[in-house]
Amino acid sequence: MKEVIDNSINTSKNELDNKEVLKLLFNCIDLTSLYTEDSSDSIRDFVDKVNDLPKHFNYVPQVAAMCVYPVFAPVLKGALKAEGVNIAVVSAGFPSSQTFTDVKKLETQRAVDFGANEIDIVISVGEFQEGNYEFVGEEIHQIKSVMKDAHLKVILESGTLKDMEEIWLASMLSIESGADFIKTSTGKQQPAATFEAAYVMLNAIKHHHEKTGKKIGFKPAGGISTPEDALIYYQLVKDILGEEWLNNKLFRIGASRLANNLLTKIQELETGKQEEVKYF
Ligand SMILES: O=C[C@H](O)COP(=O)(O)O
Repeated sequence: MKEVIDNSINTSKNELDNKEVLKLLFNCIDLTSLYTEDSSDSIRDFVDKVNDLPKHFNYVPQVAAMCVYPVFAPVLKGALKAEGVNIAVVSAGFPSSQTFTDVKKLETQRAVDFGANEIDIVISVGEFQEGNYEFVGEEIHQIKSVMKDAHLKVILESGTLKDMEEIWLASMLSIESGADFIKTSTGKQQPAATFEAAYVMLNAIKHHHEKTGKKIGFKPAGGISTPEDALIYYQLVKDILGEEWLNNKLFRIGASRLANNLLTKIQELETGKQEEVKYF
């Protein structure tokens, strides 16, 4: 594992001035606002920024999705005009996942009814660690059953899992229970995303693909704020799963601070202007 990660870290440095790769990373961002202080007005302002992005940075592609609390699904549905940007919502008692399964289902169903087409949920970590795999798998399955065609991203909260074996097991359980994507972390718990967790999860996706032919997506999230770190996840995906995973159908980065830093770097490469972008 260490050798593969070290190798990906080294190779990723070659791409730091590659604007096409940096633009691809931007296009894989799930642009996130998950704050207690979020309001309809603040989320509407956030959406306006995404809608107006091409006016300010016409050389940058759009983000993949905006990711908000479920109560703001109708705000996104009403205000988001940018083409191709998905409406992602965290649900099912995010971030602790400590509520009743029927409440998780209702929250998810509401979010989908109000326009969410992507749902991010956290596994019941405590039950998983007690070995109640059937309960955890069935809960994911139950939540998926109320989502119509929306995509399901299942968060392992890998920083709470005790070793790589638990991360592997949680990955396989999530995939087998209906996850379209597996995601490392909520961003609300430390440690958040790590290269080691990514390595294990990517290998679980690879294993599932070899067994079934089905491609599951990967979303590292939590604490990823620099182009350098984003590039390492990009390189790990490329090295373990291959180029076919390098698009926003199969690779997302959940982040609240990465977009500005990528914009800063891309602007520098496009225009030669060396100034920090504080757009979002
Ligand atoms: O799913 C996305 C994460 O909550 C974002 O975490 P972050 O605020 O550390 O970028």
